[in-house]
Amino acid sequence: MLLSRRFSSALARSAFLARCPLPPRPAPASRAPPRRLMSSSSSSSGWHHSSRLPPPPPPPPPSFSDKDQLFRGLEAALGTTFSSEPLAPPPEPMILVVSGPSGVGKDAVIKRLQEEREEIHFVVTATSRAIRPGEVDGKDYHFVTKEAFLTMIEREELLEYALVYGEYKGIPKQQIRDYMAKGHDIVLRVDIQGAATLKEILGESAIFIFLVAESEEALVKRLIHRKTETTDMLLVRIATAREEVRRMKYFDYIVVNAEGKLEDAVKQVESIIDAEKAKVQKRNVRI
Ligand SMILES: Nc1ncnc2c1ncn2[C@@H]1O[C@H](COP(=O)(O)OP(=O)(O)OP(=O)(O)O)[C@@H](O)[C@H]1O
Ligand SMILES: Nc1nc2c(ncn2[C@@H]2O[C@H](COP(=O)(O)O)[C@@H](O)[C@H]2O)c(=O)[nH]1
Repeated sequence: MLLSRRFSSALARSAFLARCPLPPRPAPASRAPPRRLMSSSSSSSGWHHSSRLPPPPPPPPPSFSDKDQLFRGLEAALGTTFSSEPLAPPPEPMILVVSGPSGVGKDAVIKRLQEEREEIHFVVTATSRAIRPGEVDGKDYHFVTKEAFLTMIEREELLEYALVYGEYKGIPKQQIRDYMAKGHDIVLRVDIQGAATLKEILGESAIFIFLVAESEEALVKRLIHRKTETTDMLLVRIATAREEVRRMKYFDYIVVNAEGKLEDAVKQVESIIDAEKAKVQKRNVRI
């Protein structure tokens, strides 16, 4: 039974080949003369060739029509057409948590990242803090009253929230769901305590990046240069930063945002995203 099936499929194949012959094989290269081996007495290590023969020339590349014919011939021989559907599954949307001390450049890195990668959605968090000159409501934060923020907490609308330097900050859940449903990758920007809370909630399903300056000195200069803090507030942020850098080890990645090297930091974050997208064991996000 098995034999007769093999025979009939071989018959079918030969019938096909008669109708649609495969392109002729290139003529074999002229046979190389047998290689002579050195005697062991003439060589300390043994098996060496006495003369180095040049490798046979590669077969000439088939012409376009040959390739096309070969392709169709292979399809017919296999009895199926070759699909042009992508072989790799489409990448799942991911959540990236960018954290680090105040003034390290989280906002600056994320802004450049968004310019480079349109598919990334930066989640605009809600805050009870007063708007600063130059900030835009709905772009930098959703600026809300303390009462409105407390209502959001009560209604469980926030994935994470915290009191940061005396003001409420929190991540609206719905924004993440809406954008992930549209296939966007998500970037969350939080302080270190926020990253710790998110690690508890999201676990291994998100990627945690700790952004750090090249030195404490550089970080302090950057904060001073931004001119957004009073001296008292600067002292609080610097003292907090000293504690925060100790938490670096709990993150998945550390990215150094060195003075004048913003582009390098952005590129590194992009490489992390690309590597994570190429992982076989994907992070499965459920919020
Ligand atoms: N690589 C860099 N080199 C020089 N200046 C930088 C670099 N990255 C960011 N900055 C500047 O440092 C200052 C702080 O950056 P940014 O506001 O993005 O920090 P942040 O981490 O978001 O701070 P916060 O947590 O307080 O919101 C800004 O003036 C920004 O333009
Ligand atoms: N835990 C959270 N931290 C947040 C959130 N949104 C922003 N932040 C962080 O707050 C500090 C201070 O910000 P600033 O704008 O007042 O200077 C900074 O580190 C932000 O990353 C949040 O939703 N949760």
